[in-house]
Amino acid sequence: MNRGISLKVVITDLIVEPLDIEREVLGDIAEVIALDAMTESELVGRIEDADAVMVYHYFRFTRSTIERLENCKAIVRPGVGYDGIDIQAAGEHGIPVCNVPDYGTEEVADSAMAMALSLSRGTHFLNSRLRRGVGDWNVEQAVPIPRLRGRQFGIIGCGRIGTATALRAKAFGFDVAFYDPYVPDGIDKALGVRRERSLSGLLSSSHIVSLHCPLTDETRGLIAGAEIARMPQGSFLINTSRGGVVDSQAVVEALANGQLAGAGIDVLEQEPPQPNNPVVAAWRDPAHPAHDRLLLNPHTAYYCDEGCVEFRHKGALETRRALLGEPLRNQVNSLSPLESCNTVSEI
Ligand SMILES: NC(=O)c1ccc[n+]([C@@H]2O[C@H](COP(=O)([O-])OP(=O)(O)OC[C@H]3O[C@@H](n4cnc5c(N)ncnc54)[C@H](O)[C@@H]3O)[C@@H](O)[C@H]2O)c1
Ligand SMILES: O=C(O)[C@H](O)CO
Repeated sequence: MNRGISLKVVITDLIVEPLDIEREVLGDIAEVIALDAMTESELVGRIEDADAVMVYHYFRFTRSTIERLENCKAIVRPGVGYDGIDIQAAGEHGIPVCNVPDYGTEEVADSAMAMALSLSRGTHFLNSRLRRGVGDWNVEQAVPIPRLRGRQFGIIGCGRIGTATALRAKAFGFDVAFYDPYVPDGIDKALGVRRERSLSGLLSSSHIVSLHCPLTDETRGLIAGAEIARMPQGSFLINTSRGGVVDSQAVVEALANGQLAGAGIDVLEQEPPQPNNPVVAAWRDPAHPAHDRLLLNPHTAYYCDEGCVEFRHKGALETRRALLGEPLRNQVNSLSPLESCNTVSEI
């Protein structure tokens, strides 16, 4: 039924024309506009009358942006992490914030394992050196490569992605342990993994640490110099969660002095990053002692062709519900970490 197009949905960033998926779901009730904006100033005069906004990837929805929204029935984040949206400000303005919590769980877990295995098997290090013409075919002199079976794979944040990663690590023969203060008792037994009650306990016993917690006030800077120093010499750090969870400078220093043997980084504090970001600078500079030990991806852990269609479709459906005043499925404004980890999209 064509209800008459009187509403306006603004997509702030990333997704550009033809907006086929969004228009298929929303086109009968709303005009859909994509701005491809990176900064707040690019939105001036363009979002004030929006009936809903969708925030795809990079754009940060600050209090001042939210305060411009006069009509908005929802801010929809067609993705998992909603740390870029000031949910408190949205709540104070009576605007629900919704995410799509479950489109790319397997892909992020695959990406974390891909980085962990490439680094800990020496593949990345050897390939990088060989490409630069450093060293020869004698692997024994290049880098220590201890057997992985039986070593501890430590997971921080045992929600959807942490769980999917734990199951993969188990299949590779790791002893798997996790630290997550919010998941209920019994998850460890159900997964056949060990629960570590303290962060320092997990860090000090893990050969590989993989981060899967959200970026919150509590997790910002969770892994800095002191935490990395607790990890065994020559261990590995994988971050597919959010850049702000880790101190980039501390990671680069630990790679340079050998405390970390490798780091797999999918996410940075600022994206796209500035060239002077310590990780980016070390990764670019072949003379930097951390260069060969750094695997850097441009925030693509989630990506697969099918997943991209899913999150756009689910995000558009949630936006449609908001516009029609129907119950929302994935409102996150008032979720605690425990509720958040138990949220399952029913879309
Ligand atoms: N790189 C990517 O492409 C990509 C894609 C999707 C999600 N992510 C990130 O991964 C995060 C996790 O996604 P998910 O679907 O597994 O979320 P989730 O909500 O299912 O799981 C997060 C887990 O972290 C735990 N947690 C919260 N605070 C913690 C703390 N202080 N210490 C340890 N654990 C803590 C929660 O209890 C929860 O179990 C997202 O918040 C997002 O930032 C990244
Ligand atoms: O949170 C997510 O869904 C991914 O990081 C992509 O933004």
